Amino acid sequence: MAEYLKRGKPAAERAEDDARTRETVEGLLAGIEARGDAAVRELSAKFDGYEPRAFRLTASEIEAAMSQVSAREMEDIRFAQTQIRRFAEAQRASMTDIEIETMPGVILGHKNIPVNSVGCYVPGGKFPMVASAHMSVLTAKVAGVKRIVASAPPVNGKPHPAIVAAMHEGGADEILVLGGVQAVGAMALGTESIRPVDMLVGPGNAFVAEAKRQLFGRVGIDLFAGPTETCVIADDTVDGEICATDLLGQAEHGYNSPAVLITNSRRLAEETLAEIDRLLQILPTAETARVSWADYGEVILCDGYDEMLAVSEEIASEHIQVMTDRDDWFLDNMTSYGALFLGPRTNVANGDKVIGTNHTLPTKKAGRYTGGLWVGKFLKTHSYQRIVSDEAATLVGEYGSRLCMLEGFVGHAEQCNIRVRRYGGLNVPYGKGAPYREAAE
Ligand SMILES: NC(=O)c1ccc[n+]([C@@H]2O[C@H](COP(=O)([O-])OP(=O)(O)OC[C@H]3O[C@@H](n4cnc5c(N)ncnc54)[C@H](O)[C@@H]3O)[C@@H](O)[C@H]2O)c1
Ligand SMILES: [Zn+2]
Repeated sequence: MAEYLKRGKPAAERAEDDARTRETVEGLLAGIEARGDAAVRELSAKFDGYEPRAFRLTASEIEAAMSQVSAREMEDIRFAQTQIRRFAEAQRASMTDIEIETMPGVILGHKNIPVNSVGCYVPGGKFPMVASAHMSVLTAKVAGVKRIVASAPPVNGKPHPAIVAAMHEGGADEILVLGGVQAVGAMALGTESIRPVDMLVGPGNAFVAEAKRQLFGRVGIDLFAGPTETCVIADDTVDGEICATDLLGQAEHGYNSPAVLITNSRRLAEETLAEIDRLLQILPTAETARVSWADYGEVILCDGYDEMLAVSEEIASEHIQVMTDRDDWFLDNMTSYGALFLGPRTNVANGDKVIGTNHTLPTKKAGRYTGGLWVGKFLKTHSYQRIVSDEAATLVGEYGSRLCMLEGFVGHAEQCNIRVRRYGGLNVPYGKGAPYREAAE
């Protein structure tokens, strides 16, 4: 049985937090739906102290923001975008349109069609998340989305230059300076000044993730990508300093970022706990990391690798870093997670910022049913069919007619029968829906 050397808040308290968030978001979205721009403006003033002339940046405002980005920063942004584009293009190439003849004269196919317009949310409440612009905007571009709207909150009362640069370089067609529920609400529902999109993507805090969830159905969403979670699976091959660094590295995202160590080593568990206390004294962002660690941090000591696997499958964390003597065994056997980071040389921060995989990943156990954002999320797979011979029209029509009648669908059966009459030369009386071989005899 796994032993908890440290536990986070009980599940009931986490559920209460979620219920409060749900209620807040419902109210805010209702306001945006009823009052459009006026509500958006009020929320922007209330939450971000920002009331510009317009939320959409003009070409010259984009240029002005970009001129504040240094050459070094620009080169770093381009380096990251190159890696992300490279991986996204390879993933795009793995998705092919198909067309096959399933039986003589019957042709079935599918086409991958990009969503026409998307709204990419780029978080910026606590940290200006420049990287989220690459992850959503650039990936949508690779997918072939025609209209890409990108939105990030103001940082210190104005558009954040590097975020604007990353959005623009990534291929955004419209850039909005709007945060939180007002951003995703306006993009999904549309206002007098903001044309609605077909789909929302991108990560965000609990309010943003919940707003996307509530808007799902009105528009598409990529996935439930809320406050960052991290999990480290480690054994005696590593030390407490590296585990503590990796846990706090992601706990700093906000006040509600779970960080969990799963290990079979009591020595490592105790060393990591001690290192976390030490690092929290010196990490400049300890203010939030400390709260996340106190409320959501866990250290779970397991009996062996099988139990470590079982516990991590249950948690289904957004990021899982594996540093053991059998990393490939975890890769082979794990099924529920956002993304895996294998071996001590890599880490979640690389994945967040630069390495090329997408950092928008499922949280709150959504890894049970979806992976993260990727080029495929922007593509809709649509089927089509065609019958090219009279024989096939007759044969499929006969089966079709009987199967329609099995369910009592006479009108459906007629769709088949009319073709059997025309293309098979069989006389099937209208509205009988009878198997026509007999009907024809
Ligand atoms: N799952 C993922 O893939 C992933 C990736 C990157 C980041 N993240 C997460 O994104 C989040 C970014 O959060 P953030 O807060 O820094 O920025 P954010 O941009 O997501 O949210 C900022 C907005 O939150 C709104 N807000 C703040 N307080 C509010 C309140 N009380 N009620 C209603 N709205 C309120 C404001 O409108 C503000 O504009 C972090 O939690 C981070 O962990 C997740
Ligand atoms: Zn992160």
